[in-house]
Amino acid sequence: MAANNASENARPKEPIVSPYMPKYPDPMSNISNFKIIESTLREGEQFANAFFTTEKKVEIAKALDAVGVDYLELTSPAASEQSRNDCKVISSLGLKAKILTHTRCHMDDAKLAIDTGVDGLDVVIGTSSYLREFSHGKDMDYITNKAIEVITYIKSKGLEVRFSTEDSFRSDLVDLLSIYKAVDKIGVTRVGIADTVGCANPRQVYELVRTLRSVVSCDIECHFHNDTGCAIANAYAALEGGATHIDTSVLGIGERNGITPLGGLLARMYAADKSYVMNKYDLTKIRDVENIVASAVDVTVPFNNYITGYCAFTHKAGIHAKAILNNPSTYEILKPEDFGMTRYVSIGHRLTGWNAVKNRVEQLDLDLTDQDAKNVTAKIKTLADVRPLSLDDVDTLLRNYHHAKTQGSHNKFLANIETPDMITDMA
Ligand SMILES: CC(=O)SCCNC(=O)CCNC(=O)[C@H](O)C(C)(C)COP(=O)(O)OP(=O)(O)OC[C@H]1O[C@@H](n2cnc3c(N)ncnc32)[C@H](O)[C@@H]1OP(=O)(O)O
Ligand SMILES: O=C(O)CCC(=O)C(=O)O
Ligand SMILES: [Zn+2]
Repeated sequence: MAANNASENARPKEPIVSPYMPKYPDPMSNISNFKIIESTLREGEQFANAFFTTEKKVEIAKALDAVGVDYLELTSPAASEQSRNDCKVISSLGLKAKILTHTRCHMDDAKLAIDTGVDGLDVVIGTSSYLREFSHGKDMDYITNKAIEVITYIKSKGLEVRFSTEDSFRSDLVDLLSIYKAVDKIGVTRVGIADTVGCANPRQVYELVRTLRSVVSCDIECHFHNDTGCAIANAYAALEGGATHIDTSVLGIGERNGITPLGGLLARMYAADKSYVMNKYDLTKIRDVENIVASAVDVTVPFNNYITGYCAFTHKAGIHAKAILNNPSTYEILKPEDFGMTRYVSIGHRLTGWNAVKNRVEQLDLDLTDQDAKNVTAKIKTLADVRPLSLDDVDTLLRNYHHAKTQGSHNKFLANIETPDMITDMA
């Protein structure tokens, strides 16, 4: 469909402060000061289709580093010999991002992980009654003592350590706060909240994070599954509540339907604090890493993906097209050029309007009046009731109309075109 770039001159100057920032700054909120723990190489490896060779992991790690994510989280070295070796290989790449691996709350796993050369360990154990009964079978006293033992050991080796409760939102609040308080007291680097089954909503997330914020002094990481469609909104609510780190994966891949997608989170945070996001992350590199991961796991980037979906910057309806051409901010919250993307205004369909067609006339440098643009628009609508027209169809129609006008036969020319195929034949 029609490629179209609105004139930069038509765009009013950006306000210095984003109008989408909260009116009254909240000192507890971290929407302007957050870090990303990118877990494509851990949670993402739990996606049904994922099988990453060492070379592919290195390629993905480098592409994520180019985006500027703060941490890369890798599969536990306890999982397999290759997983252990991959931790060593990626830790020695010299990336800007810190390298973490994800382990059970277990001394053997911790020892194995420390020996790989990673910068830190993300330790996790289930605290909900479901997981205490049906996964590991341990009670809260055992979990607390084990957490203290494992964290103390990791710290003694000089590594970062995060302690997370799996299935936090189905865990008892008193249990949660007690264990977080205990690990904070012994100097854990971060505590983590995990919505393992994707059951939480933004309000619940905000409340839990806010409560936790008043109980611990360490950083707070959050991990959200997307089973019920809240993974990005929950991440945002967590940051508003005072979380400091958000887990993501490329295209959101992970167990079941996955977690907060990297691109979607960056889109959300751009809308909240553009200068923080643009100064910290290279948004033009999102597409590269998505393409690498999509091909590695044998999926296509969804048509409606945040930022990079094929229609993410395509404008179609006539009312939208007119306004977009005057000022892109009318119908765009994300500027495509900030993400290395291009805007499109689609014109060969029955929802088009004469302003969009006139814009194409100008791009083709044809000497036609507004009335001419209206005449051709009416014809496009009639023909597009049969089938959508390609941009080539529209251009052919406009060029031949222009030529006919120089002969004084433009009205007859339009009247003679009865089907879309007649344009194709004419071309
Ligand atoms: C919600 C999440 O995504 S958490 C991260 C999930 N990641 C993974 O599972 C990594 C890939 N996993 C693996 O390779 C394997 O499951 C391993 C190597 C971790 C363990 O393999 P196995 O020893 O064969 O055990 P299996 O997977 O059948 O069961 C898990 C074991 O870990 C124990 N366990 C489960 N969660 C935890 C935990 N967070 N901390 C400590 N132990 C745990 C279970 O009790 C069970 O122990 P058991 O052998 O005494 O029954
Ligand atoms: O370690 C964590 O915080 C999260 C683990 C996980 O993947 C989950 O609970 O869904
Ligand atoms: Zn998860």
